[in-house]
Amino acid sequence: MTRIESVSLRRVLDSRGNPTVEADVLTESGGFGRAAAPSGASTGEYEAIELPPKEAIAKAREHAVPRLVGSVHAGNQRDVDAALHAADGTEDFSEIGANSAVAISMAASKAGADVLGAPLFQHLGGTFRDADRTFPVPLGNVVGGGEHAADATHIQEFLSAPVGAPSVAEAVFANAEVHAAVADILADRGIPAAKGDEGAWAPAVDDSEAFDIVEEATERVAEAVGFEIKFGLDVAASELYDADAGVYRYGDDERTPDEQVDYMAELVDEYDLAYVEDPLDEDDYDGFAELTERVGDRTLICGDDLFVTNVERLSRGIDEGAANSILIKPNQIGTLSDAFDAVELAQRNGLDAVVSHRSGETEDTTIAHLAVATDASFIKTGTVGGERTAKLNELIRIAEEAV
Ligand SMILES: O=C(O)[C@@H](CO)OP(=O)(O)O
Ligand SMILES: [Mg+2]
Repeated sequence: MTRIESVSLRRVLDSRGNPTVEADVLTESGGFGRAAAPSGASTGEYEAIELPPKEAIAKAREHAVPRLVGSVHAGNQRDVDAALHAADGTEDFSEIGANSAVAISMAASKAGADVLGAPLFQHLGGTFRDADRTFPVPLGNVVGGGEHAADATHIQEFLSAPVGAPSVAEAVFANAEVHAAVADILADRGIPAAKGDEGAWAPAVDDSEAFDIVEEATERVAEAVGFEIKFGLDVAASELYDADAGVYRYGDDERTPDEQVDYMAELVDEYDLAYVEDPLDEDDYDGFAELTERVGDRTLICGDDLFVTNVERLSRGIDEGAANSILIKPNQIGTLSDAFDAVELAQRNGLDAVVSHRSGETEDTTIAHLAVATDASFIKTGTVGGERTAKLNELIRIAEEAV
């Protein structure tokens, strides 16, 4: 019933104004799914390969579409994703492009859900998934720089984490209030700020001042809403690391890898950080392990560029104790099945899963469903801006089972 009848691919715009791949999957029984690939700016070296959209579409039409149409059932995600792998034939989707692969994979999942008449989170997570009982806490990017904004902070993202929120809706609104409080504090201090790629404020301040501002903003909003709001970071340290010199560069300041571990551990204690993503370079499993050993009992040390949603890199990380959580980005690995495998391996080994957007996004809401389906602890998907609120508002609907 869910056999795929057609797959259409086109270029659409992402939030940075770049073209990206969108896929429509139609089943023989009339089920329909549409999804679009996001795109990173601070991409990990070991991510699956994103091809220029025109090329990705041409290659997918040539190799993947004929394998899917008339033979694979959209409701069977493993078969869809196996066909994509077979069509590509490489380890990193460099033949058809991870952007084509992930768009088709996600669109097929939606077509499968549509045939069942089930919400996507339930199709992906199983019928016993109860979106009301536990929900992923949204990490809201409120101040940032790095690769997402020029002349702003060195640390890429300062993330509001409303860990005490009683509902997903209240968590989403709290993050928006923190975003607004940051604007007020910046205005009070006479600091102008544009927004970065993900909608976070991107003021030209030192990282130390950004800590001060975000701490004040989260405390202010926590007091007003009456529940705990912590904050966290995506350091995106691979972008700061100068491998030739063997140092992390924060503008004119530099830190050796040992000093970087100390600095991160100090920040965790000074600001009671809930979450630290990519505190070290993507090749530094040892540094990750040392930091996790030191502070992993009181914060999440999350591997993004370190793991790139890849079970092989994650297995090594688990063996070496390199982190206690993994960032899950379907386009880093190319299919939903691969992303699920990474979540399962992580959770079986006691690591938390954190589902994430990319800095270049579309209105696609798949990751909101993925986060609920996998029982992820957190979802990182911005705070404001249409491509971010698309996911946040979908989370609110999911919690109400109004999808
Ligand atoms: O580093 C990250 O976690 C992401 C999303 O915030 O950024 P990008 O998509 O640019 O890799
Ligand atoms: Mg990251």
